[in-house]
Amino acid sequence: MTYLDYQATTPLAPEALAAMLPWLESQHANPHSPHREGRRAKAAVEVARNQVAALLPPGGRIAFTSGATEALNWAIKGTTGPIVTLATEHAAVLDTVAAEAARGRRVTILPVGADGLGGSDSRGAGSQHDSSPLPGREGSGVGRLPYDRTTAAKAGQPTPSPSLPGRGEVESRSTPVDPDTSRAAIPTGTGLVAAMLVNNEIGVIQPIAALADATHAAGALMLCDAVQGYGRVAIPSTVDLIAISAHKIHGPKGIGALWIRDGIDLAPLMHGGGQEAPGRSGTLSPALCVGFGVAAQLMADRKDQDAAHIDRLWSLALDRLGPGWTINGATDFRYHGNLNIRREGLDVNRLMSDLRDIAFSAGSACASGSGRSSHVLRAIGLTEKEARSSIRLGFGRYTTETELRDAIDAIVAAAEAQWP
Ligand SMILES: Cc1ncc(COP(=O)(O)O)c(C=O)c1O
Repeated sequence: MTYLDYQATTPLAPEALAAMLPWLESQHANPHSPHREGRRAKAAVEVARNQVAALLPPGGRIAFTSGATEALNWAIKGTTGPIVTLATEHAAVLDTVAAEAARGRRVTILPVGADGLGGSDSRGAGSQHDSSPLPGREGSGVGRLPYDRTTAAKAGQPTPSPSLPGRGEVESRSTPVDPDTSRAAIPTGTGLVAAMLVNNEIGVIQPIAALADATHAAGALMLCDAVQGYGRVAIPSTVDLIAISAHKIHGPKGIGALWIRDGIDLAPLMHGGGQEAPGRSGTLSPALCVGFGVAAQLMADRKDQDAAHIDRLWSLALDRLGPGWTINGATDFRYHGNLNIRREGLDVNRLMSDLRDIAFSAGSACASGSGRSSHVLRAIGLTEKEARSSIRLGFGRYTTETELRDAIDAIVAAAEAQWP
């Protein structure tokens, strides 16, 4: 089996597993108990907290949660005032803001460009916004997100790599947007702006630093869903709330965290013993915390090595695809471990059943199986047919060049057999 679904989840790092085992086998104290064994467990949790926090900006604290879904729910429901977010966010954001809208909170969903970035020229933006089905949604949603390459680079955002010369056909571009447009997109009085750092479906890197500036100019808080970017792409230090998840960085499933800038008070989501003070209740699992901590430490230790490997895999994949494939979303502002591509007339269901030994995705892990085409692909302006002829290949640290090459060759051969 070749695993090419790294955006859905990543393989557990052996080092994380080894660190977790004692906490599952023999060390069973509650980390919130005051006796010696409890304090020992608590100390392990605190080591993990520091390891996880080391990849986040200074000036805040992290609370462990059951995953990023809980962290995002907490950040959204724990704040007040109108919400602005993007059409390409994860369901954990879009469904949560929909629930808030149903309770009377004002919510605006902004469109993105054809490249998936805020502030881009787009063939899809307007129509997506108009057809956005969010119940109870208010607001005009005018304008697009602020995007300016110079600002992004100055603020420490990743430097864009030039479009790679692979044989995949590239169809994307982005244009800067002036500050007036940004202000129109995020009006004064907004309470919260939520945007993803690296998109889980198409891998594009949003201009979070510029967006945070516009957010603060409007007097709002900036929530960044950094699940796919944490440990890989710099998180601008100006954001106020950050949601992350262990299983996307080779840690265990079932744990994530919310980073909260000092001085921000969030209403609790979970009421109870208040173990993660202030605001989050529930007994922590030392095993999960320790696994998360070691996985975060590895992300830091192996950052350059992993990035170089992933760049090699990306180039190799593009090189072997051959003609007829189009990359969905921007190629320059993009995390290279995510290759979302389409081919005219491709029957993805047939492709998947022809290639059962390759694990890849037809959309997001959450959307696949629902029968609906991806809301992200639709938001960047793809037709229903184009969205349905798209696949997502996700690779990373444990993917070998040989297995990726063989998998791409098999995908190309199976696709060409459908539509030579
Ligand atoms: C961008 C993004 N946000 C949020 C989530 C939810 O994370 P979790 O599985 O930890 O709840 C995911 C997972 O698919 C994701 O990719």
